[in-house]
Amino acid sequence: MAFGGFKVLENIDLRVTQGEIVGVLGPNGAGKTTLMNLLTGAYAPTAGRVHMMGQNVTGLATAARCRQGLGRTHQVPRPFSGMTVFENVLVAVGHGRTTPAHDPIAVAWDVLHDTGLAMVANRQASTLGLLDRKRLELSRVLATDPQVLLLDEIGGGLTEGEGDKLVALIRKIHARGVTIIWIEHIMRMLMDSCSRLICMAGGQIIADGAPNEVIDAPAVQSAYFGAAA
Ligand SMILES: Nc1ncnc2c1ncn2[C@@H]1O[C@H](COP(=O)(O)OP(=O)(O)OP(=O)(O)O)[C@@H](O)[C@H]1O
Repeated sequence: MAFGGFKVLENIDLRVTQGEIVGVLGPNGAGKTTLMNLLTGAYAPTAGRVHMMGQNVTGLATAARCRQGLGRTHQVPRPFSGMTVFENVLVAVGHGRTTPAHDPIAVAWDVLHDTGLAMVANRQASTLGLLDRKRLELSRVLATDPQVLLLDEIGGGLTEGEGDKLVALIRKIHARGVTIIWIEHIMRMLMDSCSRLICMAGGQIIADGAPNEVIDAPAVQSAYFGAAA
């Protein structure tokens, strides 16, 4: 992937198996968000292909990938701030599902009970605290019934206790069989949740494997923690 003549990602060969929860870490500018944008279709790759559930989706726009079961949360939650929490989720139920919901209102309530937001369903989204804004971001994605979920630094800015609650929710979603690719700077969250870690640096994947092995790899220590390799 290049922007003008500037190569941002090179030789990325990443296969994620259905049901995995894969953490992606790496220093600022490593190319993590660019990778996510390629997976969602926000960017078209300069070269290479993206496959999802056996299908080549490289030419598909973001909305079409969403309807095929790909969900994504953003680093900065983007609710419709003038709408209530419930309305935000209801809008998502109506867009982006592979199969339209028979009863969108019931689906929206199910999602809100699931994510712990039912009690604040009638609050305007702009009045929510940070943890609830992140829960709402997750709720809006869950409303589209994703099979693959991409999380872009969803853990930032939370207290440790809030972070634990968010991790518990993400683990619950994963336990239902949703495949998750999770970019995160907060290592503890990834170590608590992921079966596999990938470390990126300089636009490449420099380590991929069991979390403890990846963290201990000399190349990761050097690129991410600044240790001498
Ligand atoms: N639209 C763009 N045009 C030009 N350069 C870009 C664009 N998007 C990203 N880049 C560059 O690509 C590189 C990788 O950026 P990216 O945002 O993917 O890194 P990251 O690993 O997600 O970093 P961070 O952890 O800070 O979010 C950076 O050098 C960035 O400046």
